[in-house]
Amino acid sequence: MNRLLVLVRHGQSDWNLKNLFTGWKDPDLTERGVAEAKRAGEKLNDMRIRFDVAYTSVLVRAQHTCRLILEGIGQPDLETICDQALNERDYGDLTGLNKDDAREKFGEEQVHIWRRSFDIPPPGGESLKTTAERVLPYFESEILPRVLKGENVLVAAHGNSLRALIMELEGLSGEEIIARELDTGVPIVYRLDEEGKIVDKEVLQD
Ligand SMILES: O=C(O)[C@@H](CO)OP(=O)(O)O
Repeated sequence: MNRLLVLVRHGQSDWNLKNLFTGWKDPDLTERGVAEAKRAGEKLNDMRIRFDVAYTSVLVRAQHTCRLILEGIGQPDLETICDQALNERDYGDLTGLNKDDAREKFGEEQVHIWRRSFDIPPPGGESLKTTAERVLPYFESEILPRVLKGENVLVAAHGNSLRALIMELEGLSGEEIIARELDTGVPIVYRLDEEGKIVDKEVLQD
């Protein structure tokens, strides 16, 4: 039985390009982001991977990435479930600020704490810990049961909602996961056993 779980961070968005804190704001992909998503589809197609269902957030950049991947593997009409539980972490009051301007205003260290501490939230926003507290129950009740049934599942989401998932899947500590940077548009292919433990993992880097 296959039981593949493929995680992919959306391609470059317009706000990634402009270096802005994005969170729940809803910019679309840039041209480069579109190319990254298409490339992700090509790589999965080269591996002859086909999915039974796809999950994505309610944000355009993740949905667009998902659609381009599904088109690339010849499954444009696949069942696709969009849920807010998979959204990027809410960046609160930092949303829309330029990351370099924020470093100048609040200091390098403070901005790093907001971006990469496990449980210290940015003002008015979510920490990775609170993000995980909404991502993981959704994963466990909706996504994992389908993988365990033997289905191949695609999840196209965001840097921090995927960090929450990877932390759980790979059994990482808060400290370990915050050090993990996810490239845009690079699929991570997990093969899971009947209990949901990882059998192997392949990162489809160029
Ligand atoms: O701006 C954001 O929403 C995220 C992802 O691009 O940024 P960070 O790398 O700080 O988590």
